[in-house]
Amino acid sequence: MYRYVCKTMLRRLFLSKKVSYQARLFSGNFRYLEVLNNENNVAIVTMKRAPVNTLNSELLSEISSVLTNLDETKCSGMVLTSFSDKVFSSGLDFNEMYESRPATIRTLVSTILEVIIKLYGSPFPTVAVITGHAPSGGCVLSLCCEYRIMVQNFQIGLNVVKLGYSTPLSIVQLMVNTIGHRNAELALTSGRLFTTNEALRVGLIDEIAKDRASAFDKANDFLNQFKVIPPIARHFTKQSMRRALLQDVSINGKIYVEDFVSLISRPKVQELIAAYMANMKNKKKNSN
Ligand SMILES: CC/C=C\C/C=C\CCC/C=C/CC(=O)SCCNC(=O)CCNC(=O)[C@H](O)C(C)(C)COP(=O)(O)OP(=O)(O)OC[C@H]1O[C@@H](n2cnc3c(N)ncnc32)[C@H](O)[C@@H]1OP(=O)(O)O
Repeated sequence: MYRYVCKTMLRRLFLSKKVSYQARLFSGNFRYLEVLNNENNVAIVTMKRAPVNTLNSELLSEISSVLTNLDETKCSGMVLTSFSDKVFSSGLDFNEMYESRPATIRTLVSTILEVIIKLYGSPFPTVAVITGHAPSGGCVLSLCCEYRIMVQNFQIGLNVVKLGYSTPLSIVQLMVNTIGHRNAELALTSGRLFTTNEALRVGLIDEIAKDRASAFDKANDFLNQFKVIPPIARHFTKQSMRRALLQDVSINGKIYVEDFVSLISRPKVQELIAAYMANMKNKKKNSN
């Protein structure tokens, strides 16, 4: 009898360890992401690719896997944020675009497209808590969320024309849907980065927060309003609002990817990327 009790206790201990280990596995399985569930079944997805959350293929494919997982596990909402109090994300990784084989650029671009489709079309409500600068690809990630809360004194926008390539059509559409045709045209053709205050004025973000903690309070307020809304009704309404863009990328995605790959591979664009990277390094050297 004594042996049986001991055995059962040991088995229970083992099982409980296994369960908590599995719970930790989901949050610890990623190299560049931390995923935590709060008490309301909201997933807090934190990008943690130091120093500036540059979006390489690996970080993007981790975000893509998490989105699939959150869909399957029926989470109640998601907050996308950054570990850094200075940068949300510095956009696509130049190191995978500069002097890279077309296959490398293709993987990068098709992975961000996969993320755009999953994030923009997600059934659960999504909020971007933007704790720092969000240029280019960083801005795109936040635009795919339903609500954007940004901390004071940073910059956000799509500056891709400055790198010598045009903004892909569906990304233009994301901007138009958010800030309207006129503002989007002015911003995209000049590669304008908006300060937090300007971004609020133009509707690129929804709220300003004084710091990370207050941004999270605001994100909770946004998500809490959906507790009384039947999820299926919410999801279908969101789908109706977003269908046109989602249909377009699902039909034409491959063409957009190939167009983008050949744009980036052009010698002139490669030159501009090299100059841009050198400029970043010089700025850093001069500020040290
Ligand atoms: C349907 C459509 C189909 C396909 C297309 C889909 C989507 C397209 C999406 C839209 C297009 C996106 C293109 C891009 O995103 S290109 C990237 C553009 N990014 C930028 O212009 C921002 C560049 N970075 C900065 O301005 C600053 O780094 C930043 C203000 C973010 C932070 O400044 P801070 O002073 O804090 O840090 P830095 O010293 O500048 O940076 C630290 C180190 O990180 C390196 N770095 C920064 N950004 C990048 C990057 N994007 N790629 C690679 N490396 C980067 C920087 O050089 C520093 O390196 P070290 O000197 O430390 O070695």
